[in-house]
Amino acid sequence: MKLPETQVAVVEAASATEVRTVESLADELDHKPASITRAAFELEDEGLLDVIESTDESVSLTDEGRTYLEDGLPEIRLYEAALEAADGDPVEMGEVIGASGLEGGAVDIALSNLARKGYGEIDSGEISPDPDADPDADEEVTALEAIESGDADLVAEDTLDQLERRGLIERSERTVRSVQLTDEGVTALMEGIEVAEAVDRLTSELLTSGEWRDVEFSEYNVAADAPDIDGGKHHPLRSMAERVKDVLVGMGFEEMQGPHADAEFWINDCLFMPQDHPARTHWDQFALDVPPMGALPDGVRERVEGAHREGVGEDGQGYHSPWGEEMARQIDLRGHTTSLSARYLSGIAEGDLEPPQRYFSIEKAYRNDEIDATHLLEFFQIEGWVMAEDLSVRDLMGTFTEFYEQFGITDLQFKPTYNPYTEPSFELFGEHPVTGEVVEIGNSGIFRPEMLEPLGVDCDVMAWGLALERLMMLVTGAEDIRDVHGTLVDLDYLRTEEVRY
Ligand SMILES: N[C@@H](Cc1ccccc1)C(=O)O
Repeated sequence: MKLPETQVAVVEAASATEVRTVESLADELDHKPASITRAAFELEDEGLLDVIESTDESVSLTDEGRTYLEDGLPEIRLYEAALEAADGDPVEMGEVIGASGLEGGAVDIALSNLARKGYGEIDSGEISPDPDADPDADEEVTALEAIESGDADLVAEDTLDQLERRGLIERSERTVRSVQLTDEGVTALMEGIEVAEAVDRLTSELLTSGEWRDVEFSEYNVAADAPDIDGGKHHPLRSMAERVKDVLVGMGFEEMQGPHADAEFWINDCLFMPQDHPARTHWDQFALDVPPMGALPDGVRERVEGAHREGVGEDGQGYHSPWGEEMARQIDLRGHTTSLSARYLSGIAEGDLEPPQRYFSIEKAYRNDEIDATHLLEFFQIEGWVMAEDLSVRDLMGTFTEFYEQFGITDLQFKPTYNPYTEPSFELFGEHPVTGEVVEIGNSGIFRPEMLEPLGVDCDVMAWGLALERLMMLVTGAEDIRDVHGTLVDLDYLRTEEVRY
């Protein structure tokens, strides 16, 4: 039998009684693992050997894990500081924390693990370290040491799980391929195998000399491993937005568009937000250092001012507080996309609208929030409203139920809230599939006459602003908004996420 050179080498090095990994063969034969893998698959096609695949787990320390290995686990540092200060009595927590040198998030980590591991008890602001505890025998420290020196297989599975939950180690899996000769392979070997010159490239020389007729060409192996190519790809959050768009269009909604930086008039004043409302300070919204908006639209401007001063209707109540056009013309980054709803309802976007109408947008809103696991400075809001003659809270809830059902969210909760521009108003909540926590996912209500009348609308309008990232977190189980939006999103996730929303 004639086979290409690498295949001959592999058959000769393989064994019928011993399973050999591709890597060990590559080492021994001084070939690249990829070419041994290719030869192995070709030989498997010929029936001369079996390729056996298994997965192998590799474990490594994260940066945090390595820091703790060097400086000590926070709970042990806290325990030792407590023990030194304690003298048999409980010690004041703040004092021990100070003495331990722990800071920031490490303090919470230390406190919860100290109690979990039985290094002591924490009660009414005091720590009582257990004098008999033995941090030298700490399983997690021993495990971190073992992993660092390449002996992860000595570590118990539940300790690995625990370290992974704490973010101190990373586990990854890879495919290990091994080969074993089949009976046919053994027979072929006994009958004799010779090297056939296999050619993997057709050259002009082979063609002109006519030699191509006699040589053996190596075959294509479409199953061979190839380098990953990271092509351009939609961001998963963008795909989520597209999916939401499809759902809303399917529900009969049309899309609104409008400026990210807009006059406060459209962002706040049209929404019956008093000019001295706390959300209108620069603590909450981003003002831009640009010239103010030119003239505000006649009619709407006067009616909005009237609503603020005296309210609307016979016995209307305004705010009886000053209303100034200067503030209304100031340009801000919109803190919500309800500015678009105000523009569309006023008629300046699409002309006067007759009921029934349904509009939505999925656009960015900007807020001067404190960044944490559920807040960013910018996020995508799913804005929407329905205009019709007679609307009730049932219509609002029914719309949400129908919308969220499309994403598998069927346990919505509603909580009454207050917005200056809606009455009644409801916050929406959904349960996080991983943490089980109830997360706020939106805010909604039925627009008040104080908002609608100045805009020239004389029927009911129900409306909402939902957070796209929060929906994404409920759908994907992501626990931190920074894992789905912004510069901290894991690049591997962006490259490999198969969007399935
Ligand atoms: N503007 C509200 C959402 C909302 C829109 C429309 C009606 C009611 C509430 C927010 O940003 O939270």
